[in-house]
Amino acid sequence: MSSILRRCTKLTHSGILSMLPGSNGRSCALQYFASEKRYSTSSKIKVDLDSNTGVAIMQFQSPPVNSLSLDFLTEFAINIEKLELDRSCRGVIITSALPKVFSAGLDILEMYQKSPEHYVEFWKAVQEAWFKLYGSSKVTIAAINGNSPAGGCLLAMCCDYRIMAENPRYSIGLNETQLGIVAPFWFKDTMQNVVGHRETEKGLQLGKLYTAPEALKVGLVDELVPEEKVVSSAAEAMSKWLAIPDHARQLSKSMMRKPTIDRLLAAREADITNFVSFTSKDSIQKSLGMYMEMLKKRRS
Ligand SMILES: CC/C=C\C/C=C\C/C=C\CCC/C=C/C(=O)SCCNC(=O)CCNC(=O)[C@H](O)C(C)(C)COP(=O)(O)OP(=O)(O)OC[C@H]1O[C@@H](n2cnc3c(N)ncnc32)[C@H](O)[C@@H]1OP(=O)(O)O
Repeated sequence: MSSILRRCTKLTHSGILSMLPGSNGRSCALQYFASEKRYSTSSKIKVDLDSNTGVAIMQFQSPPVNSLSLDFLTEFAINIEKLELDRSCRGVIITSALPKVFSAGLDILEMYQKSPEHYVEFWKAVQEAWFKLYGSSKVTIAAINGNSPAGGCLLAMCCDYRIMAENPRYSIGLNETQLGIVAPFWFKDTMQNVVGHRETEKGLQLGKLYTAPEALKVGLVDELVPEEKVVSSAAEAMSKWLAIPDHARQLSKSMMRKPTIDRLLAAREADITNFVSFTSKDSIQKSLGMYMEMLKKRRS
């Protein structure tokens, strides 16, 4: 299944600014969309498109923590591409179907004790997911209903607008340095485009996970709302964004994002080579191993 999906992604690179026109709270929020039709039934991600509003809800449903594995990222890129090509879709809300977590970020097991060939394939999938989401011409809103470290934060930052549950126990940020690894330049660029240079420098060096209130203060998220209202608030925000004529908004989005996208396009291969050589280092493997152990101990 996943190899078929992967083959499909290789065929589709057109989404880049192509200018084509658990809890009770969660189920309650989803009832908001009365005329939803199941759009995709892939295993890790559920997508429902409301034919009346043109708004799709993409729900991550990959237990235990929606980590971004190779298969998850492949499904994600395909789903975003499908929506990109669908003229009846105007906006996408991204959220989690799991309690307490939006996404735990890149699946560390994909970067641990695997072959260089695997690292190449995995990193291509990470890049592809970013190109598709950051370059999407649709209005994209992240409804962040749980923790969102590292790659989870990246996905949220790729969206046009972020609404987070006001639970102070939830956090979001690029915490890579805490794992002994380094966020690549395009993760950094994406954050810088959201919160500016100084906050990004502090956030990256410290590997800071911002609590929800801290994230609001620095502009990493745009709104905090009660947890059970995250998706309905995202829908309300979406209607404001969709009130703007698509072509004007899309051109504005492209104007803002194209230089960042072009930067990775120009360095795509070098970025893969860097990732593989960095990840293959004994010292990095040791750090990742220790981090996984720490996660397990924290649990027991
Ligand atoms: C000079 C430099 C040049 C070049 C650089 C070039 C390249 C750069 C190189 C690398 C860049 C990589 C960029 C990396 C990005 C990332 O996203 S790394 C991932 C970071 N993620 C995290 O740190 C999150 C870790 N997880 C948590 O904090 C918590 O799990 C949670 C808060 C998300 C949820 O907490 P709980 O609900 O309490 O769940 P548990 O902690 O009990 O976890 C359940 C289960 O899941 C496993 N798990 C958690 N996160 C991950 C993950 N990211 N990947 C894989 N597995 C994960 C966890 O171990 C538990 O497993 P079990 O114990 O059940 O086996």
